[in-house]
Amino acid sequence: MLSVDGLSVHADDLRLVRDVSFSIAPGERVGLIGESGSGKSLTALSLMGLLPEGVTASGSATLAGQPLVGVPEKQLTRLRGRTVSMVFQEPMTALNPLMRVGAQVAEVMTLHGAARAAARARAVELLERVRLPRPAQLARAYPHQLSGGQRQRVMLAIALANEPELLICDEPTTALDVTVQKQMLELIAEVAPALLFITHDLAVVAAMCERVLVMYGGRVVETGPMREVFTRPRHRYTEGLLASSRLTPRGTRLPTIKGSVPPAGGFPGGCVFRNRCPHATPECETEPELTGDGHGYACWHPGD
Ligand SMILES: Nc1ncnc2c1ncn2[C@@H]1O[C@H](COP(=O)(O)OP(=O)(O)OP(=O)(O)O)[C@@H](O)[C@H]1O
Repeated sequence: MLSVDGLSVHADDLRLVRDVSFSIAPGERVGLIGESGSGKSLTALSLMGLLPEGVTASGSATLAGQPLVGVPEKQLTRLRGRTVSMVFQEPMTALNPLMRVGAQVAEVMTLHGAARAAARARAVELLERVRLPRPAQLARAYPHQLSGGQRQRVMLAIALANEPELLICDEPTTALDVTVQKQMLELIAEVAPALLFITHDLAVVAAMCERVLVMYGGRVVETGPMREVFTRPRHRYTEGLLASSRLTPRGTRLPTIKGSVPPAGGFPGGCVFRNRCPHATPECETEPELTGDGHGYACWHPGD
């Protein structure tokens, strides 16, 4: 339903993103990984029509049959926040500090034609949907009165307000501490209608996504199902990424969690990776689990 074909992004005669093609089906969660400067954000911003001044996109991208690239600003304003929405890394800069958060959630609905009273009521429902406590009271708070994690949930409520077809998240949890990060990721995985998830963190993408695109120097150098790319990387750059992360390819000894042995019957609370460990085999004895610092990845195979 999102179909990107030959997308390039230029600044003057510099090609910053080169000939990127991929698609995302309804309900699918796709990760976009790669080192800093590889073109992940520009790819996402071009789908939102939010490229910086002087930077332009060419090629084609359609979402639910509607073109996203090369369309006039007026048409994009109608699509943005409605057909496609984005959650950015730093919610404090995206929220208006002088406006109550409930009103900010309601505003994105009135901008797309909803009546004021209905939008206000729905804003409270949305704050509840992103699991904010006492949503009716919280709707009356200003951004600075909330924690970083709560502000990011408000951003997610805003992104979901007009029931978009696709949610794009660009490092949405980098600024949050580890426990809050995990809850936020679980929430995003649950509520996203279809997801393009940008991150540096391979453990996060392993936890969240079914498929992954690897960018390097403005190009997509590798793409495939999560498990395939992480266990049998074809591109040397992906191999390097895996080697420098704490994700270990199958067959090597997995890290043990200090002071923690897998209890009989698996981990309390279930598998944080929703049983999609890229290393998992039918012989796997336990479900994968985040390592103590929240960034690693560990499961136990026979003989470990
Ligand atoms: N406004 C701009 N004008 C010129 N070049 C730009 C502009 N914005 C980004 N670039 C360049 O385009 C390249 C891709 O940037 P982009 O922000 O997409 O990378 P990224 O993979 O998202 O990196 P990060 O993970 O650090 O956010 C970089 O080399 C960057 O310096």
